[in-house]
Amino acid sequence: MRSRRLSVRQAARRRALPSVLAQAGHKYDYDLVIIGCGVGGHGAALHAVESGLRVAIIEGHDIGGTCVNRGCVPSKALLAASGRVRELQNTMHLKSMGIQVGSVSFERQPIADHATNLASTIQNNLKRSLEAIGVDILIGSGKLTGPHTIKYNLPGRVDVGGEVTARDIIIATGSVPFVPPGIPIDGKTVFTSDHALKLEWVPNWVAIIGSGYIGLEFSDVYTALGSEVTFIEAMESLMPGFDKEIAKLAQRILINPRKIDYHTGVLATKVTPGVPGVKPVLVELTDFKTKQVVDTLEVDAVLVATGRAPFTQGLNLAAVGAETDRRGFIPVNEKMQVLGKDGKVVPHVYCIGDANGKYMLAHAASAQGISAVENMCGRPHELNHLSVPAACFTHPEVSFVGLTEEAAREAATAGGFGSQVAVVKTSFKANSKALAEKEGEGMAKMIYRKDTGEILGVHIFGLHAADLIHEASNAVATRQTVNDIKFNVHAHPTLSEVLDELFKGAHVKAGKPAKAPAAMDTAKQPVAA
Ligand SMILES: Cc1cc2nc3c(=O)[nH]c(=O)nc-3n(C[C@H](O)[C@H](O)[C@H](O)COP(=O)(O)OP(=O)(O)OC[C@H]3O[C@@H](n4cnc5c(N)ncnc54)[C@H](O)[C@@H]3O)c2cc1C
Ligand SMILES: NC(=O)c1ccc[n+]([C@@H]2O[C@H](COP(=O)([O-])OP(=O)(O)OC[C@H]3O[C@@H](n4cnc5c(N)ncnc54)[C@H](O)[C@@H]3O)[C@@H](O)[C@H]2O)c1
Repeated sequence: MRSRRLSVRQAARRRALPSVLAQAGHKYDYDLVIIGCGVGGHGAALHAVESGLRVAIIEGHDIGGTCVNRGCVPSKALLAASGRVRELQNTMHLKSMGIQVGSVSFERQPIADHATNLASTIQNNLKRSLEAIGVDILIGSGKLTGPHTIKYNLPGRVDVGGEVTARDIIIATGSVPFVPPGIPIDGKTVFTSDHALKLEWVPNWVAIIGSGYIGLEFSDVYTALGSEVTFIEAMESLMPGFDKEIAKLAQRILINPRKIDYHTGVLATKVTPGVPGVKPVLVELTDFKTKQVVDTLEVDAVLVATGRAPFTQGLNLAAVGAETDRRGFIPVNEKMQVLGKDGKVVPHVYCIGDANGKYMLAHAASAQGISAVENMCGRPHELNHLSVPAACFTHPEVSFVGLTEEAAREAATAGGFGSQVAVVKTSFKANSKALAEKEGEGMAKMIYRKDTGEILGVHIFGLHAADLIHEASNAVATRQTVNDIKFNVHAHPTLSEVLDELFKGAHVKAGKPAKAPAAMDTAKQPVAA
């Protein structure tokens, strides 16, 4: 288990609690025990209490997990502060609106403190929100000992821990950074996001291995604070996980004008750590296809951002007849029920969030937790993962829901409706609000079916893209077609009109009028003042 930061006093006090509950006539100490108190476990716990369940949550490291302590929250604090620096240093942009500023400077440590303080505030809020609704927080590392029993303890502490029984169990143990072989992490010159978020220094030249979410967001932070960045990406182009057209545009705005260069189609096969300010870090690059060493870079630091690995060791899944897959993920079905070695559902055991590898995002973890609770309460539920939005919080932002154009065309061809796929696009350049902000660089695109109006994917690159995507993701989640949403009215002037234009620009063959919800037909209409 990783190092621990939790106070153990409260856990010691609670050791007697489960047996008291069992004595009160319940078959199990709890209706639900959740292993792991990240955002997934937290979301599941809130919904379980709401559904009338008696809940305990076991946490072995720090409440809030990755998102709150080493992920979404501190990274967005760094992006907010460094983004402000970038904005104030962009004198041309400010001048075009008649603004002049003097020299802009920043202090590294207060920016780092902003991230740490925010994480600790959110961690406290999260803990209090559980305590307030009567969720028992049990401190220790959880391990299955039977179909309904979980042992928890802190290594080396005999006074902390115990065994609890539960009707249902949710495993929500999350993930840790994945580091490819040949890359030793020293935490100073060669590090992962866990270290980078502490912003202990701002290297002059940093190589970032991987141009996914973490790589992109940190390139935004580092270049705003004055670093030069070199991307090392295994795939043929940068941002391989994104829609190709959006990635191309993002590269034009987020990469090319900044102090960033890149090597694509290469793996960082060997990294030799350095000494800050004394000895550079050496990075050996190997061609992805030929496997020949092609170059060696000398940089001040290396950030390894090559994905995340599930944290599922030590859970003793064998106690319930299950095992992880080859990569360490716990196999689940669409109801988040764990599948045993025989491929059959393990009764009463669920796995949510990064540990099942379905979609490694905070809100996906929490939505899966809610879905698991629905299922254990006898209300069958399956989360449509294609309706889960994703966003990368660069300046400007990238967001999407559903399939990329490439994946949609492939799926359509396989499904026999290839000729029905259509694409519509709008630009931020035509949007009054974006132009008022002098932020016209950006586009939205929608991939849809001409015959049915089904939305297959929506992608946005531009100002506040992460907030704008929800109109599309909610439409996908509620199975609304293009024709259902194209008559909706958007306030003017707002960025949301970029999507309004997008929906209105789509042409669906079997056009049908917008539906008015029955309850609204008779409701009193507001009268303009
Ligand atoms: C730098 C970075 C930035 C990110 N930014 C975003 C973002 O902006 N938006 C977004 O949606 N996602 C973001 N993510 C991804 C997001 O953090 C994860 O998808 C999310 O945290 C997964 O939640 P989880 O509950 O599954 O797991 P985790 O948050 O990892 O929580 C799991 C918890 O379980 C505990 N645990 C593990 N094993 C045991 C055990 N045996 N017993 C008891 N406890 C145990 C761990 O200590 C941990 O607290 C980011 C990730 C990183 C690294
Ligand atoms: N804004 C957000 O929602 C957000 C932010 C950060 C992280 N996250 C989550 O955290 C997870 C991890 O993020 P990430 O950026 O590390 O992973 P990622 O999967 O997004 O990107 C990893 C990139 O590294 C490349 N790569 C892998 N191995 C390589 C190697 N040996 N050499 C060169 N390139 C290599 C891959 O081709 C890929 O482009 C993601 O799954 C993401 O969902 C989300």
